[in-house]
Amino acid sequence: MNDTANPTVADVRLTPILVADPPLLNTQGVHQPYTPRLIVEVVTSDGTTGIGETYGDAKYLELAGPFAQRLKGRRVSDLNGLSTVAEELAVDRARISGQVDVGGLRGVQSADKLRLSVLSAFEVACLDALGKTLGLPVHALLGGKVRDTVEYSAYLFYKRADHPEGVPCEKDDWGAALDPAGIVEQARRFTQRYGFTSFKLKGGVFPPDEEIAAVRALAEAFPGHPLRLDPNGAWSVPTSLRVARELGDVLEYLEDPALGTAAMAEVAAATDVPLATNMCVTTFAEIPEAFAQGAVQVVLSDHHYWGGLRNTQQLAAICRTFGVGVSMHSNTHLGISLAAMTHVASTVPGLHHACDSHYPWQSEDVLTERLTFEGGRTTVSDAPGLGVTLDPEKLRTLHRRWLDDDGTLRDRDDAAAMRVADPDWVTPAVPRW
Ligand SMILES: O=C([O-])C(=O)C[C@H](O)[C@@H](O)C(=O)[O-]
Ligand SMILES: [Mg+2]
Repeated sequence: MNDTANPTVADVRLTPILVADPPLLNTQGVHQPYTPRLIVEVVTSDGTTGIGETYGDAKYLELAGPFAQRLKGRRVSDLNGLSTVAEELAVDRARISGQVDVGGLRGVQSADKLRLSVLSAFEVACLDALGKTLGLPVHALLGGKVRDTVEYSAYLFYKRADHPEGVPCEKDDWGAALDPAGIVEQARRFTQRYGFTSFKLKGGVFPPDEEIAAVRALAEAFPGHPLRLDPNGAWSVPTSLRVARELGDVLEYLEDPALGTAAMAEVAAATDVPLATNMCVTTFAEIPEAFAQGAVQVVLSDHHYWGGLRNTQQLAAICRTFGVGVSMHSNTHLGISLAAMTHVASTVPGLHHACDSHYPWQSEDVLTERLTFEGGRTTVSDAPGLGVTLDPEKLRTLHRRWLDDDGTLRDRDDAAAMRVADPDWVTPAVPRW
């Protein structure tokens, strides 16, 4: 095949950035005013640039540099070869021994998960470049879309009005949400602005009775709409079962009520409420035990830590085989990742649940045009590649913020962010309730 149809990687640009994030609460603490992301640009021998995005904390940047070096000269189409590149990367043991990711929000940290999270940005960038070269959208490279739009849910958070006084930040216009009325108001804004019809509440912040009351209030305000509650493993098995009993009539699923496969299996055995996870099944190796024990009924894939869009399709096929549902998890992310999620989601048959996305919380982006939600849905682009365009000026501005940071914000740490306003805060032991 000639070089024009099958170009090689001529150059790779890695740009760490800091992106504004509102004071969203979770069981670990609160979001920092700025969160790190990494933008990857793969430039091909035919002069095309493909873009990808992933986590930007130091442990990812450490691997992204050597990954980029090894990519040069390889065929952009050699997506299977990316795993070989990743396997060659040495992971500092200190990054993984006894570690959990973001205080546990994304499950156990492993060398493989770190490598895959880095790989995913390169895979997306290569797919974007290849699609542009061939004049095909990414979904076509993945075998073709089975739907024209992808549904997302409103991702509701308990939230403070502002970051602590005196801390540099970008103001947001969402206001505070610290009780059931505040959560319902936030949900109304989500529907007005984006048309979402299903709602997920990030729990594990307040004692379970307060969160049960918030979900009840949502059920009253939005009768019949799918509702989910996700305390990130903060509850004991008995507490999880009590919440399941009290909210069973209105929940679409309960997400990671208790920590780990064994506890989830105990909960699942004693309730009819389906359990979803992005914490106890986060790698292929965790699937056999969790599925054998019936611990989860829905796996929330995240193409970043599952290792890209094609691995997400493989995960979906495994879930389908075992009669387990699949949908998508999200962290703070920008439009490149939303575009990537939308392309892969469009190719997955039987996507029964609306996907999560933090995107509405991000007032900043590195794209020339923001992606939009209409009726809670994003349209799958048929333009070549991902169908989005990087804005170099916006990228430079967010990179400048990263350069100017003294290192405090370059690693996401929700507990440290909480201590700014509450110096006595320590990451709560689990189960918290
Ligand atoms: O369990 C989840 O859905 C997440 O961990 C998503 C995010 O990490 C969320 O909890 C956050 O950013 O606070
Ligand atoms: Mg979750």
